Amino acid sequence: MWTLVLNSGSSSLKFAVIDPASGETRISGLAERLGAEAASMRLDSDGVRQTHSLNGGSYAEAMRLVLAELDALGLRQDVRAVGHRVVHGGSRFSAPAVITPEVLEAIRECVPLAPLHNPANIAGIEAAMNAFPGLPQVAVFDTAFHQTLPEVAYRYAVPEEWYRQHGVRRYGFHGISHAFVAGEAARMLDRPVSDLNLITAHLGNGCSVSAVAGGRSVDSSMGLTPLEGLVMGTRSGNVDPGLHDYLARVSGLTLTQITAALNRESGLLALSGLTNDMRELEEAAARGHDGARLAVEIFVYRLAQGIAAMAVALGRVDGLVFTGGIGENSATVRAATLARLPFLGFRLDDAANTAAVRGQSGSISAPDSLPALVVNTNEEWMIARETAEVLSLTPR
Ligand SMILES: Nc1ncnc2c1ncn2[C@@H]1O[C@H](COP(=O)(O)OP(=O)(O)O)[C@@H](O)[C@H]1O
Ligand SMILES: CC(=O)OP(=O)(O)O
Ligand SMILES: [Mg+2]
Repeated sequence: MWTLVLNSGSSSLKFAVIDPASGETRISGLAERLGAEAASMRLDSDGVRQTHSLNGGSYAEAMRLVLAELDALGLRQDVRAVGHRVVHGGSRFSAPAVITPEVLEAIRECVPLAPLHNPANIAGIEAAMNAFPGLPQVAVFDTAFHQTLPEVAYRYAVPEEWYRQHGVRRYGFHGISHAFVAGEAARMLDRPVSDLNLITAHLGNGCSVSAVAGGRSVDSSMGLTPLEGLVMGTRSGNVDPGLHDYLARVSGLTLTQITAALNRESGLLALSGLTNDMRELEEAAARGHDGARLAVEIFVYRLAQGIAAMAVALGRVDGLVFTGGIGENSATVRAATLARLPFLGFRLDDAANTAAVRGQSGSISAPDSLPALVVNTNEEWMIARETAEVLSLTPR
């Protein structure tokens, strides 16, 4: 059974046609800068990469191109379901859900909690419903994996009414990736995931660490929104909760402007004054760029603190997993992070760390260390698996 998986970002659309059972991918692609003049789409199938201009096209345009490609490959009629990554599912979704008008409305109600993400997810769902009117559509939530957080981890120390009436609590994100890499790590360590206490670090444009005890999430560095926690590409992560009021008074910025700046103009981009891209920052730091050096240093410092905090949640740590674009590719970030964590029992194998390449999973820790692993995440395959599972469990 082939499943079309859609992962929509604020201006991008990743898609793949995957066999949920094997992970075999017939075609995958990434449309970027949607809505802008430079909008384009990259397609990968049978080892061949093509790039198409979308001429300012939006989601609907990108979907049309996806469909044309599926037709060209004779694949369209083989697709049996569409699985969507949905970032915020609030407290309502602890498992994937077949998309009905009511489920779509619930996703819409979570827009204020994930203003960068949920509107894009909804646009992707609507485009796919138009393109595949007869197919079941399934929402797979980034928050669902973290619905097992204990109250001690998910409550903020704020008035109870905010929690009861407005859902002000910690939710956690990137759950699709954290769940996938925890399972992969258990296979690599040759132990059942139910026996393992793992810390997983998903480091992409958005970054979060998670504490996974026996395959269940017990804490995450992200909270009410995907802004809490680590330093990210353009997101600040933790700041003093008094910042908003102070800055509004002294600068005249509105709350909306401050929140937008914390989401889009902060993080690595702000600290470096250069870019949100870790690869470019490492190159600039190596050339002696002070801002780039500081950005990487603060990123690593806050990441190591986040990992140590997850160790508190777990009590006993059996391993650490690096994943996402930075986690899978940056030997520098991994080495500098482990160098701050000898007290947890981590020691780096320098050669293994330098040799680790994207697309391959492996160990980067010395023999006398707690296991530290690099795991190639595959959110699309996880979404395909969960989509197939919910459909096989749901009478239609
Ligand atoms: N070779 C590399 N070295 C360091 N960082 C890298 C490398 N390749 C990719 N990255 C970083 O990975 C991040 C993007 O991660 P990715 O998981 O692809 O993003 P997204 O969250 O949008 O899916 C960027 O900061 C990018 O610079
Ligand atoms: C939830 C989140 O931060 O997602 P992303 O990393 O894709 O922005
Ligand atoms: Mg990502």
